[in-house]
Amino acid sequence: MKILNAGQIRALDAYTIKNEPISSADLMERASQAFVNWFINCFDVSKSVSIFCGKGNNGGDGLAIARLLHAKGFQVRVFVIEYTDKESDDFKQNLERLAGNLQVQSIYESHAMPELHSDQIIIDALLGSGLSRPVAGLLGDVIEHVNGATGIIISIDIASGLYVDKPNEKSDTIVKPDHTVTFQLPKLAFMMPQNAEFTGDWHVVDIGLDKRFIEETLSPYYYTDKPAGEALTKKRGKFSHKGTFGHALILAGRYGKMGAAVLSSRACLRSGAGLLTVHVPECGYEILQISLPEAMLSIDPNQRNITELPELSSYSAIGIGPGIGQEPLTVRVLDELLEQISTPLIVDADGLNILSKHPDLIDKLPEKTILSPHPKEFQRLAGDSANEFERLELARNFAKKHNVVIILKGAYTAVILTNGDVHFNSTGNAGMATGGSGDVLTGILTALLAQKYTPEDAAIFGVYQHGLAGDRAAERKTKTAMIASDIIENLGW
Ligand SMILES: NC(=O)C1=CN([C@@H]2O[C@H](COP(=O)(O)OP(=O)(O)OC[C@H]3O[C@@H](n4cnc5c(N)ncnc54)[C@H](O)[C@@H]3O)[C@@H](O)[C@H]2O)[C@@H](O)CC1
Ligand SMILES: [K+]
Repeated sequence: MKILNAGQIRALDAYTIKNEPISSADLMERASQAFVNWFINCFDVSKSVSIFCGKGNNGGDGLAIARLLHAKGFQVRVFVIEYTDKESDDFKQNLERLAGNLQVQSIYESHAMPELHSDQIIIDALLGSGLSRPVAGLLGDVIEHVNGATGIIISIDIASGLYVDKPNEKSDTIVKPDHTVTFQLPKLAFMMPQNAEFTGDWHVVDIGLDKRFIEETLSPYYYTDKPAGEALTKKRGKFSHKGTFGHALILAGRYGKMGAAVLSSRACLRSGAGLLTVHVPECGYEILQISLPEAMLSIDPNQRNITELPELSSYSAIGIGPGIGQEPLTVRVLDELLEQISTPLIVDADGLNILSKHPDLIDKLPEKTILSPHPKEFQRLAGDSANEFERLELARNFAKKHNVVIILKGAYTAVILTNGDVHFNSTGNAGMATGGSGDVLTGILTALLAQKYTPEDAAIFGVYQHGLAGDRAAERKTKTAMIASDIIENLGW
């Protein structure tokens, strides 16, 4: 799925109206109907509904939704906020259509707010994608009032006060919904962890905007939903043998951190690599042989740390980083690896910390190396940023400049390709914020590279499958109880 900016969404609306063709009032009706379909799927008519409307098209949606829900038998109260005399045409039209059906209450002043009970559902139709400045005055007071309510809050299209495609100030007044029901496409703002409380659970409803226009509109932002994720799966042919799926090499672990080697290696085997060799310090010999009999070992002469690079010629992809530490001899191994490597590479964890401390090594990274930092590792690697929008830009520039694929880990993990395109992931959950979860991803990615997925596809697909396995693990164990091994046990496609 593509993600468009506010201007592109406006153009998409206009294009659909002109070329379908459909009147803007009918498009609003279709959008409102799509919202109502979602709504009646979730709530029954025993619920009463309070709808707060602004005077633009988002408010128009609110009025149309009020009429449609009333017709379905819901008890509906409608409030129009009188913060301006300017009304959009479709707002006016829907206000007229409401007359006779439902009484509209106007709110003129901050001290005259309606009481909101906890069993009432509040629908936020104050401002949508047309937001152009911070909310203030009466509208701001209404938002504060709504946020103070204990009932369920649902925002139409986007929480009022939240920008579609740029950062808000910390002091901005924004609705904090439990749900956002958004039209046609997810919005960039939803991908930013800083906006979590301003999106709630968000749901995309199809309102029939022009698909070809969406396809042809250039945007660097994509959302890896189920169809996009599944489309990347490579089928295993009937006549394939273990050589077909490559020979992966993972360099991981040191004394006290051998678990990282076990986790990444097991995940690699569970992700379809034909063969796996793990290079570990001597102290890892028994641990690996016993816990992972399917893996072959390359034993470093050093007892505690990785200090020597194994011979590389037989491997089809290499993963380095989990638990390796940053000892000078280990740094030298990474340096030598970068000198010699001619296969796809993924660098994670301590591998990334080494790169941060030795920036000269960044220039040696082979093109399309995958780097998979969590926010702190990325900050060490690329520097500070004022907010998550800025961090994303920093990552896009870094990926383009160094010709690498970056996996910025977090909620909606962003996979950033060498051309600066960003693919936000749809799977995963907060239960995955647990030690070893990143090591698992390294193993998955190494396996995919060994199976000749391109680095771009490996990153997008690997992150997607990692999250999916995490979702299955959470379902079986709960988010609280799940650990990284559960992610591995739930891999499979
Ligand atoms: N255009 C279309 O065809 C469709 C639009 N739809 C709805 O229309 C919304 C966008 O509508 P609009 O473009 O009318 O914009 P909004 O309804 O978001 O905003 C209305 C007006 O408020 C003003 N405004 C902006 N920021 C403000 C602030 N902080 N305080 C006070 N006033 C402010 C702007 O001048 C804007 O025109 C979407 O989010 C969606 O809900 C849907 O009905 C689907 C179809
Ligand atoms: K809204």
